[in-house]
Amino acid sequence: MVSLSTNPFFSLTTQNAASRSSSSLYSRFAASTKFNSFHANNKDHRKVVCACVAPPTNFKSEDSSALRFNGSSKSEQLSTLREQDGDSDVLIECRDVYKSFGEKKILNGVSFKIRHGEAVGIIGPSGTGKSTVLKIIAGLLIPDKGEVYIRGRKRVGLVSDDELHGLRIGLVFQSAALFDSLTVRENVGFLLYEHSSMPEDQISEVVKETLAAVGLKGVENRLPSELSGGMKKRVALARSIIYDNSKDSIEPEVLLYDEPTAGLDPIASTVVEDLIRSVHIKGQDARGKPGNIASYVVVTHQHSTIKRAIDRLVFLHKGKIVWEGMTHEFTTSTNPIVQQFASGSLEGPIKY
Ligand SMILES: Nc1ncnc2c1ncn2[C@@H]1O[C@H](COP(=O)(O)OP(=O)(O)OP(=O)(O)O)[C@@H](O)[C@H]1O
Repeated sequence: MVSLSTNPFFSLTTQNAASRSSSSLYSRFAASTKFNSFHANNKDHRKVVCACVAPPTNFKSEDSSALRFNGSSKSEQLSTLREQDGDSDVLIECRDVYKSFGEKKILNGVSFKIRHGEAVGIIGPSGTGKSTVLKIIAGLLIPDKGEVYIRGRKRVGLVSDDELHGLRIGLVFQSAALFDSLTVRENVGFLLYEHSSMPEDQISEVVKETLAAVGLKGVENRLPSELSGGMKKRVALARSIIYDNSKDSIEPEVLLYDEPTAGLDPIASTVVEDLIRSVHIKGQDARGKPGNIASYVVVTHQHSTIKRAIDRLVFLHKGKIVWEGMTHEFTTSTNPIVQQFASGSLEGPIKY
């Protein structure tokens, strides 16, 4: 389970944000959160390609240090381009990744690839490290051992987008904490208010359309505290998929979703699952525009989400990938771990 809360994707130009008027959302938000200290540490105002916004609450020091890592020198972040035959479409690769928290070994040699155009699910028992994998991919956590390659370049920490081979990665966290002091409109439109030249009335319109796409109407002026848990989740999702047609530099290319449908009713789950599909480059987004997300990764326990929103699955168990297959193979697999998980049986190799 992730410790951070839902965030907007934030391909962040601190310079842009800082150069806005003092009444900007950024200023209002930063003034009241730990986010401020993060920016204070980023005096070079470099643009972050692979970034996730830490929420104003439960922002843990470990995550904070990972974000601060972004301020380190470029040479520390990227190493030599690794050539690999037949892997030209690989956007993200985890290679033999290890991660422990104190004495607790969580990841124990995780290796897998995400290719361009893929819709990948990470599944596995609770506490097995799925969210940890997402955070490592996003650069919020640094592996103890092993490597993460982004478009063939080894990454340590976050990637700056002045690197040609960078990849904009958005992360939608499991729990839907929004910026409490901002309205739904401001939360969803955060990126556009801060980074685009779109006039306010147009942003409002886009926010409205995007909210309608996740099944929410008439909530623009509400504060997050006035919404149900499921509504907050959908607002957070809207925030992660909103974009400015005239400027694609703020859009993510890969989206990572951590349990996007947990706690939603079945119909709301379907809305979210279809939305996740629709922003994929193969389809059309909920506003009828061509999808712009090259690939996405979903951590989920929900069967409906696996069936509806995912093409390929990787199964994480005891810190390793123990099975990979297409979604339709999940229920017919002869792997006893997968069989037990798919059936929910108490008998089998997975013990609680
Ligand atoms: N920052 C952290 N500090 C200490 N322990 C952590 C931290 N983050 C995760 N863990 C621990 O690592 C283990 C894996 O957590 P993680 O959230 O990645 O699991 P998960 O597979 O996503 O679980 P779930 O399916 O329940 O959401 C858990 O035991 C968790 O308590």
